[in-house]
Amino acid sequence: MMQQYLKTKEEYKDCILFYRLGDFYEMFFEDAKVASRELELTLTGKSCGLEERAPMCGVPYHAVEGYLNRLVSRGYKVAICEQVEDPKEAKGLVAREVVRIVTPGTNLSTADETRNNYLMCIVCLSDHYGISTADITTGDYLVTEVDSERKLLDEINKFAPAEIICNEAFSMSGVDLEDLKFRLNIAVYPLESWYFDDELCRKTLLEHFQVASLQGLGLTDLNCGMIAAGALLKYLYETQKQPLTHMTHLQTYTIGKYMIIDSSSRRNLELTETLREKLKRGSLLWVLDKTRTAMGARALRNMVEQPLIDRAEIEKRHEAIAELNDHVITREELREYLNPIYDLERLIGRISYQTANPRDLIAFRTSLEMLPHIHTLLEEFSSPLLSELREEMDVLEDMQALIEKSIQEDPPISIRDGDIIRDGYHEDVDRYRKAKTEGKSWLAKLEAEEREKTGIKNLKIKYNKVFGYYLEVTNSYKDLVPDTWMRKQTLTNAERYITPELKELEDTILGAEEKLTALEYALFCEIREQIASQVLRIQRTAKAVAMVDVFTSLAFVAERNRFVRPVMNEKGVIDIRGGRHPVVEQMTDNDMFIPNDTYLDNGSNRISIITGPNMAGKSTYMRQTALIVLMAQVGSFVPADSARIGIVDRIFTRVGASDDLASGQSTFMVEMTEVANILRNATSKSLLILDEIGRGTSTFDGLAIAWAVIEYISNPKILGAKTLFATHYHELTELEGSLAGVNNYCIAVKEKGDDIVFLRKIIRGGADKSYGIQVAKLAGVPDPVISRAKELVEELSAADISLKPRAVAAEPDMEAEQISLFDTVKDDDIITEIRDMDLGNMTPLDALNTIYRLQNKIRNRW
Ligand SMILES: Nc1ncnc2c1ncn2[C@@H]1O[C@H](COP(=O)(O)OP(=O)(O)OP(=O)(O)O)[C@@H](O)[C@H]1O
Repeated sequence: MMQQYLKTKEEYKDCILFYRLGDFYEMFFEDAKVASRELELTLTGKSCGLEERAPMCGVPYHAVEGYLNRLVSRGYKVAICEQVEDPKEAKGLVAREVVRIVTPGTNLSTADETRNNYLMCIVCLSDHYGISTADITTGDYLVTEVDSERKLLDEINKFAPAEIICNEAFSMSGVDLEDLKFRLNIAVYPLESWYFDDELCRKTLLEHFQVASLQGLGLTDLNCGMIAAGALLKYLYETQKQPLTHMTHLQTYTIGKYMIIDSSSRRNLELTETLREKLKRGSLLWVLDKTRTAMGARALRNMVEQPLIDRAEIEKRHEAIAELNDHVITREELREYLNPIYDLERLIGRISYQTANPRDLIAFRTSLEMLPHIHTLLEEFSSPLLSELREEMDVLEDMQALIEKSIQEDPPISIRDGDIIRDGYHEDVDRYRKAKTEGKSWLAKLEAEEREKTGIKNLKIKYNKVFGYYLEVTNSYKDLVPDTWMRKQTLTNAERYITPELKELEDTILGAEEKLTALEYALFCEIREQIASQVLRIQRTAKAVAMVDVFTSLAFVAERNRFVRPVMNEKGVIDIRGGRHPVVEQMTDNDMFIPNDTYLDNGSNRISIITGPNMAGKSTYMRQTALIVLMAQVGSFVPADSARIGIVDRIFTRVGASDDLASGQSTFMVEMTEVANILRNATSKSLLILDEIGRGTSTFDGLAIAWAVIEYISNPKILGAKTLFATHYHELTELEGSLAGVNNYCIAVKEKGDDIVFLRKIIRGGADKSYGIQVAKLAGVPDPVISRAKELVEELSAADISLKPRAVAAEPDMEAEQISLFDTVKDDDIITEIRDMDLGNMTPLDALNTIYRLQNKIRNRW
């Protein structure tokens, strides 16, 4: 046995081998040491012909799921080695085979069913990346190509896969693998190069989809993508050892279809989880997700992760929600019918995988029962999206009828112990079942008949292990025994006989149980296969049901939270009246959230500089604007009195200062890297949310950087993106009037003696004070510190250090401009150097660095 073990282990060196021994999966040697440590199992030993006993530990087979999940979630791969023949029938050692390799991205039983468990394959060829993503629990399978590392990282962040498989070139690229592993908890496995062989990938895809050319799969122009999709499929075949019949469709997509949100903006905006605790509660998804099914929850999460940029598509979604809210009663009826629907996508996955049990089929059937109702209710709607969903939906009556007539109402989980098939479905099942239960009365009947026929008054049918059933006749009646009876045994005072009839009855009774369970198992598998053959119809219906769930949920949330339908435009005007933060308003007691307006356009209202004391609500206001735009583009209604939303191509946020100790960067470095990323990648159609840029360094440097950044963004020839910029540097309010498109706003507060009252209302104009000391007092900082701070503020205010904005005309020309940034500085050499600076020709980061260097020079001299 140990030899068999070692041979198998040799083939699966990179896996922990779960080796089936009776009712346990055992691990040996190094695997045992790792597993005992990770799973807190007792390490024992087994003599194995070597000098030392082999370290060994094991887990019971019926509880294997939990142990598997723990190992896999920690990035291990586990190979499951099963006994593939009945130990009773085995001659010698029981044959064993690895039947599946479980990896983080191919785990079939993940804990959170409201999110997909993605496996991503990345192929890096020169400066191109092919990305293929699949969820084997649902059969989702996608492919795309991108041309930069940043876009690749955006895709990784969007899907947040559990596992990435990649070619060597990717693991050697500049992507920070440690960050993927530790921050995003993604297992990264580079694969051997043969996986990425063009021809192999092509063949794998063509064979799987049974098509003659890649054209049919939409892969003609995606060579890199084709390799990623092919390698991913090959990897799935290698690990799942399955025909993967539920992977029926490869969806190609282009990232240009969706709004780009980089990873830090995703985190900052708390789209699907909160920044600190990583909880769904407190995120945008938490507010929006009132779906009734796991499929709907997953679909909604995917939508929130990928807002659209096509106006027609966005408006189609809005129209569906509007129509659902015009028919509230029907909408609620739909939600009622959605409620009992199980996870059809994962059920059909299990059915195709042949791991579905009888109870899964019952769950499947009860779900299907809801479909005709949903289909009928959808007839009330005429909006294009809801009509399409109705058409996509197949009520699957044949599947429902098949399970209804074949599977018992309350079957066991096990498929090997019988009691699965309904009476009347199969003649033999009925016969065996009858034999099992009615065997005794049949024997009694036969006994009575024979007694009657022969006249042997004390005739008895008895049973023993050697002869089975027999007829026993005492010596006194021996003469009445018919010739046809066969004598089996002679006792002192009795004879034992058998008859063909009795033997047949015996066969029926004794074989019934065994035959019944075997037949029930075979029939169950047959029914399961019959359903699996309809995987396409079922998957399409499941997707439609998921979307009905998503839109009824969005409509319900819109109504309950008083959201309005946004009016979309492509002119770049964002005009929100009475906007609210969708999450903060839920957390604020007694409807005390104060609504605020936002107006941004591509002309004179491009940049809002927002000042106001700490705690006033600046961050909330800016995030609310970003979230309202994002929600509108997801297709949802928005928290406002009215909203006109100019579609944006990207949202960038730079919010607060967060340490990134994991990657070994300082707070300020992280901040500047993010600023650099924004300035390089934003376009005039982007929305930027910049909160306290420059806070992480000295006041003077920080102010200078913030100032230069605003100058850069405001220039329509360079960037001209719509921006909300919150700051405590009141000096920046001087930019209004001198830089085109820049306006000052502040969040109002009322002074009450030494204290302040937050009004949370945004108004035109700049704040003149920061009230930092009042807020510190509110927070309970001791009095002596507060009064000393007040003294110091007065001293510092006396030393006036001011910057002057660059004189920028309405249409500024960066190259021709004269720099007047620091004309309060009297040192001529520095002024000359500044004048000679050619900011227009520098990259943003170089410009910042140059400014930074000059700042130091000035500061040192002062
Ligand atoms: N419009 C509003 N209505 C009611 N409460 C609000 C509103 N805006 C913000 N708040 C509350 O005020 C708190 C502080 O808001 P926020 O963090 O946005 O302030 P801030 O001005 O960004 O502060 P800081 O400058 O210290 O970062 C929030 O936690 C929220 O509960």
